[in-house]
Amino acid sequence: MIELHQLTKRYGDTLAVDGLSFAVPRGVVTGFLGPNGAGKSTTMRMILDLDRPTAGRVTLDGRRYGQLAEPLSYIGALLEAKAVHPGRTARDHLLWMAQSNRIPARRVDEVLELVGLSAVARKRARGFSLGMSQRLGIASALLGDPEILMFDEPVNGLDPEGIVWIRTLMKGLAAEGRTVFVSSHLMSEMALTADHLVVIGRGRLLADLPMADFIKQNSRSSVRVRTPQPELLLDALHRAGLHADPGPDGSLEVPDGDLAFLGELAADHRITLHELSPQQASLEEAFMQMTSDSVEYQAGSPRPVGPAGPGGAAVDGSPAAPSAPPAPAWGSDWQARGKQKEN
Ligand SMILES: Nc1ncnc2c1ncn2[C@@H]1O[C@H](COP(=O)(O)OP(=O)(O)OP(=O)(O)O)[C@@H](O)[C@H]1O
Repeated sequence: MIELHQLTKRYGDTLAVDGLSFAVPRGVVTGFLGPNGAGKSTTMRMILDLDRPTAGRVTLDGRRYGQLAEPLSYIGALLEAKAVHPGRTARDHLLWMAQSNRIPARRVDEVLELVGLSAVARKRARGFSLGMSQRLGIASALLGDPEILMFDEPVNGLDPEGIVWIRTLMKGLAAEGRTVFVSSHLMSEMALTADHLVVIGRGRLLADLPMADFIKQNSRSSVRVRTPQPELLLDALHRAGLHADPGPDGSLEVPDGDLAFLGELAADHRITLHELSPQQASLEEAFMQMTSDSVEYQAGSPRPVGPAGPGGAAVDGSPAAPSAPPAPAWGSDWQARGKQKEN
């Protein structure tokens, strides 16, 4: 288990991590989420003792990192895939790490096999693609067969087969009772991988809860209705004390609508329906909703128009909803630009 106690890191005027306290339990995959600059990497570096906290502390199953005699056998981490000497072969890189932690050389070949790099074991790291470097980083993390594993954006650069592989690997490691802590900006990927979520924004804890609870608490459900008689439906909804927002392609979205009730309402008023479908916000939407006040970097591209459109009025004639917060800086544009570090 990893435990953070009021962990704080200040770089000059920047409070990168602000009194973070949470525990990463063993036996589950814990996803670590936050917008760009939220403090995820800084937190992970402090867990590994690579950065000294300004205040607070981290313990690994009750012990400090500095108290571990052979840390690789206790905690394995992938923080920066390209942090490998370019002139070193994959095997030599791992051998060097193994020797410094009294790990037998045969384990090097085992982990190379495990991550699918045996064929390129004697190739120099400078020729490695990002995906190959990620695999080498994962091999380094697994080298000491540690109880605690930490991965910073591990699927970055992996192809679809590689993504499924790392997902299966992380779930398998957790199923063995290990502590698995993983950061990612791929919300859809986290939904498939993580059992538990820790969300931070501007260095502060925003959420620490099971994935299912996070989605339930942070997503809004609605019912999408498509009808060639929208005026009749809006009138019926209004009389039932409900309202609708404009949805995509002329559909209507009824917030918190009950599917059966809406179907019966339409039938009672002899309104033809072309669609009546439940809508549940995705993890990405839930996440963006939660962190909207904590986004440090904003994308310059226009955001998609929300249900009522920017400043638009709801279709039932009710006053315009307050405009939605600006979209956080991820999505394809963010991914294409890659992680923008200032450190
Ligand atoms: N070495 C450093 N010197 C100065 N400021 C730093 C340093 N490292 C991080 N920061 C700042 O601390 C804040 C947190 O950065 P950090 O890289 O930990 O965030 P992150 O959540 O990992 O972001 P990303 O998703 O972009 O990697 C940012 O404002 C960043 O600019």
